[in-house]
Amino acid sequence: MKPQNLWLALEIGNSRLHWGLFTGETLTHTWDTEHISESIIQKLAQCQTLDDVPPEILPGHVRNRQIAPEKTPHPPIFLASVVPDQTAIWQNHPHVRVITLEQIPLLNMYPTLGIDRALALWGAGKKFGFPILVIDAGTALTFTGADANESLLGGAILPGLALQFTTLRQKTAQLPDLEIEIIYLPPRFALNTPEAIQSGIIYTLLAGIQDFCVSWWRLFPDAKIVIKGGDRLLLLKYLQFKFPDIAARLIVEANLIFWGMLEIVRFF
Ligand SMILES: Nc1ncnc2c1ncn2[C@@H]1O[C@H](COP(=O)(O)OP(=O)(O)OP(=O)(O)O)[C@@H](O)[C@H]1O
Ligand SMILES: CC(C)(CO)[C@@H](O)C(=O)NCCC(=O)O
Ligand SMILES: [K+]
Repeated sequence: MKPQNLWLALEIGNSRLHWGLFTGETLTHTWDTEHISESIIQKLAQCQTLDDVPPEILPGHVRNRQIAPEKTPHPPIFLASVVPDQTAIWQNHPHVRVITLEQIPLLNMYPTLGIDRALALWGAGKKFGFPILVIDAGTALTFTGADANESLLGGAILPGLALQFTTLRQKTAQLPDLEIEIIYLPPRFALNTPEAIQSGIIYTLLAGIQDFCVSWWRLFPDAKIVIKGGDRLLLLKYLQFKFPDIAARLIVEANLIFWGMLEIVRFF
């Protein structure tokens, strides 16, 4: 990858798409979009230059920053996806190169490990040093750790913050839909339904995160923990109230997967 070359990083998550535009090794823009329809992806396949890319993919607020001279050839798109249906629509696209687990030098991976977890872990380790634990506060909340030998130690998967609220509402008759963007901690022992739900989900999630962090530091006392994902800032705020010592030690970094991709793309 030459320093001046433009390339797009695309991570397909379960809720939405995460995009990064790189110039060589510099990440210059990031944005999120909804999942893209097949017809828009077909339109993209016809594009010769960056200017032709449909606005559903390259929104106005990114384009307006004059990311490249006019008529810049369409950059390659490096794709990592945890949604097989979406991978299927993208993978025959002329500009797309799909990143797979085999390309990530992390040791001890198991075949069904999510590519997002592997890339985020690899990116975090390369940026902040091994051993490293990544907490991904996304649709699913995951913990993924690697030891000093750059070998996967393992991790855990549970429903993410929004998903816990949604499943509770969908699978019960009486529980309401809630706004979760509350920035204060709810009362622990609540006397109304919304706060009882908030208390249950938030306090058990925080206790769980605390327990994983403490267990990690018992294994590797000086090792780093990085948090990413759409709920990272909300969870960090709750942790600052409830477990300030843990919050103070967490590194917050939204772009771990892009850093992981860069480590792979560097050799193209
Ligand atoms: N604009 C938004 N759209 C969707 N989710 C959002 C948004 N802003 C914050 N979130 C929060 O982000 C979480 C989803 O995180 P994120 O976008 O990192 O997941 P994802 O990458 O799509 O999914 P996965 O975890 O499968 O990779 C949800 O729990 C939601 O509360
Ligand atoms: C856990 C998710 C959904 C998190 O995005 C993804 O990494 C995935 O689908 N993983 C496959 C299972 C695993 O990682 O063990
Ligand atoms: K994710």
